[in-house]
Amino acid sequence: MSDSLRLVDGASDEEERAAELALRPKSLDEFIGQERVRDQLGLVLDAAKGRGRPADHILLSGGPGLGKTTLAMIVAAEMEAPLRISSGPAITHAGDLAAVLSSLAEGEVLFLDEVHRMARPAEEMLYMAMEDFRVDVVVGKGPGATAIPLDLPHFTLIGATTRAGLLPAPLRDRFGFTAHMDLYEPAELERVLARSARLLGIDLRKDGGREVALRSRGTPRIANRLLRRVRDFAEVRAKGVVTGPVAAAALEIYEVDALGLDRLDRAVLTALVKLFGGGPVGLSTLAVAVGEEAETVEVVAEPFLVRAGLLARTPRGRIATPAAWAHLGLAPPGADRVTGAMTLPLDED
Ligand SMILES: Nc1ncnc2c1ncn2[C@@H]1O[C@H](COP(=O)(O)OP(=O)(O)OP(=O)(O)O)[C@@H](O)[C@H]1O
Repeated sequence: MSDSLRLVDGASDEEERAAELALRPKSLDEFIGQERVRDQLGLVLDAAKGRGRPADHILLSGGPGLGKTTLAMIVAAEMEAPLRISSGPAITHAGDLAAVLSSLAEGEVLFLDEVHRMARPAEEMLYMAMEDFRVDVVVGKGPGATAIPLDLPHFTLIGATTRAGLLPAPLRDRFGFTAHMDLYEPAELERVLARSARLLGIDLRKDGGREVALRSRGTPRIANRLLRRVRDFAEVRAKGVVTGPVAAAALEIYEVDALGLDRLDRAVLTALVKLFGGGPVGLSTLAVAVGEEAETVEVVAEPFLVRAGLLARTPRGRIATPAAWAHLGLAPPGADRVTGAMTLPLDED
């Protein structure tokens, strides 16, 4: 994948994780935006603290880079509990999960990223663990296999998923609190950026922050990443001062356009418009046309394209909106149809 593609992808790599550590808000008060989630979560935590019990299990759904890991860390910090981080794909056997669960301390917070991608037997073990704080560890195979019950400490599971709908209902139902994290508004991202600039010692002016925020696809991780690239540019070409024009010039170099669309987004829109006449077209066909996995198109590109009003999901497939045609500098077919509708009766006359 090219650098420009990675630049606006919500996912992160090891190096970025290290850079992000310094920027992570440490408390709910420091966490910017997502007001509803913050209020609800604050209540859940206060109630648990009042009862002197671990908090209920929490499900966080939302795209990559919206702050799910950050919230899990905040929950652990607010509950003054240790935090264990693992992920669904890392748990390939029920035994992996049993090992994690049995080594938890009382009250510990277990964060399972991509909880929808856990192996099936582990998922079933998790049902019982969440509900009864107990698991049956099966020893041996075949008719001689025995289930040994194992009591677990009371823990708080925080599951993260890109879409709550991907979770089987029995698992979803066992979370006491589900929070959906939306894409951030530009004004919220401006606040995220102002905070990051302060922590990193970057001279980010108001119009510079606005420019970066508008191109960050509603995602704090992308905002922080673009800020670092803009800082490089500003240091080399603008005496370190990030104004609106400086940010715009820097992001132009990285092929992030004025709406924050990157090459993948534009590839999706261009294919939709030029190859499929604006749709409707199925997700997998569209993904093949741009040479990407269907999941990448669905999770990385689509949410923002939908939010930006450029793409719509319909029961018959994806369609490009008139705004998408306009963004690509093309006339939507609707324009022709209107002319056709107006000229047809005249022809008949
Ligand atoms: N509400 C917020 N306020 C300030 N900064 C935030 C906020 N949410 C996220 N961030 C920043 O964005 C970065 C990415 O957030 P985080 O790692 O929590 O996302 P995530 O949803 O867990 O992503 P993934 O699912 O890909 O791991 C963090 O380092 C943090 O600095």
